[in-house]
Amino acid sequence: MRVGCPKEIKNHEYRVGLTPGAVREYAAHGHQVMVETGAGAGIGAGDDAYRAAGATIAKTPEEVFAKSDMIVKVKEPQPNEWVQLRENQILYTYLHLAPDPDQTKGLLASGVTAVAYETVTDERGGLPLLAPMSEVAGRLAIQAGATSLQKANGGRGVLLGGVPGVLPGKVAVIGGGVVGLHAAKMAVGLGADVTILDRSIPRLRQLDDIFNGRVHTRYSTVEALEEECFSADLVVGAVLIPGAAAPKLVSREMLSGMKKGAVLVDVAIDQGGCFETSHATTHADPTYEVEGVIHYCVANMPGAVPVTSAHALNNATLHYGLALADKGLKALVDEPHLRNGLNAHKGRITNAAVADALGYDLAEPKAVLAA
Ligand SMILES: NC(=O)C1=CN([C@@H]2O[C@H](COP(=O)(O)OP(=O)(O)OC[C@H]3O[C@@H](n4cnc5c(N)ncnc54)[C@H](O)[C@@H]3O)[C@@H](O)[C@H]2O)C=CC1
Ligand SMILES: CC(=O)C(=O)O
Ligand SMILES: [Mg+2]
Repeated sequence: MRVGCPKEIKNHEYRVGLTPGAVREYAAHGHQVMVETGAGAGIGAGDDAYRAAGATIAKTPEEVFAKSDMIVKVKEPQPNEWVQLRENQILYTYLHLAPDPDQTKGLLASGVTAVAYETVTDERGGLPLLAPMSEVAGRLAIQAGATSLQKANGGRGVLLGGVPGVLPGKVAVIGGGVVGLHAAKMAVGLGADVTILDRSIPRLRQLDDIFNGRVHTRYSTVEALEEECFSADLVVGAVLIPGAAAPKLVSREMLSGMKKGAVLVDVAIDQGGCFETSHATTHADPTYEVEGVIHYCVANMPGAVPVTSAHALNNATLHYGLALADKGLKALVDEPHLRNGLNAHKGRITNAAVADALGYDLAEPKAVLAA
């Protein structure tokens, strides 16, 4: 198969869909790989490294989109990328369609077969192609929150770890999945006072075991959310209902009960955000203030640490990427967990949560693949 990897064009996105190491694997499977010039610059991989791995280098993104049967990316396609996609072409990348009606229309109009990393599943109920970036974003959430808490950055001027004789800062993590776990690890590492809220009691039990008393766990109700947000210096939003738009758990009204200069980091912003007052920001201008509360809502947080993130992402995407390249649509027929990643095919929405969020009729993946 002809596999193409364009350079990412989202604001301050330095990751790349294929590392040179991944290109070697595709080449070893007999595939022709085309990489846009400069695509790996953000991770220190020049065109020569890609050539040595077996890729050809394209001068323009147009060449990559036109000459590839499968496009491997990181972030959702931008408007000038939608129009270059076509029927009988596979797109393999993050999509986050539920909060993004415009992109959804663009993908449906193209007819492309769109496989979203974030809805591919595994046998343990996890999201294996989302998990590595959730690990990165969870860890970064505390770095971003700690920086935003500094007075010169608009925060209330609290050091999360405190110092001997002064209490540490309070961190509330809403959603104790992968992002939540990794945010809590970093916050604990800094010496903060950490509470994790979740709706899953089995998950709260696991977290209690993992942290052995070093974090508080709390069942997530409106009352619990209010109490934790009102006393927090830093709140991390880390909930997910796979494929769906994030539930709005912190209302605008609740902000008035929070400390002035407290910080909200809404990691769930790629699914629309779990704070009512969140809107997506970029690494170029990551924060804004509402009711005296600093909001950090960057939708591609791992793009800030591309050397770590691109390799972690490629580790996770390689297996199914090779399956798609080797078998084409048959990979989706054969592998139910990969098929759960199919969000759109030939102009139809094939993911139930996306169809529900955006008001489309659901086309059953098995049926559309058989057609
Ligand atoms: N902004 C960024 O750059 C990035 C964002 N993300 C996003 O972070 C979000 C979280 O991802 P993961 O941790 O991997 O998901 P996950 O599925 O591992 O964890 C989500 C957790 O939220 C909990 N939850 C669901 N509804 C809840 C509610 N009403 N109250 C409390 N808890 C609730 C679930 O029980 C689960 O434990 C996703 O939207 C993901 O796309 C992930 C990576 C990068
Ligand atoms: C998961 C996601 O949206 C990201 O890594 O940017
Ligand atoms: Mg994102």
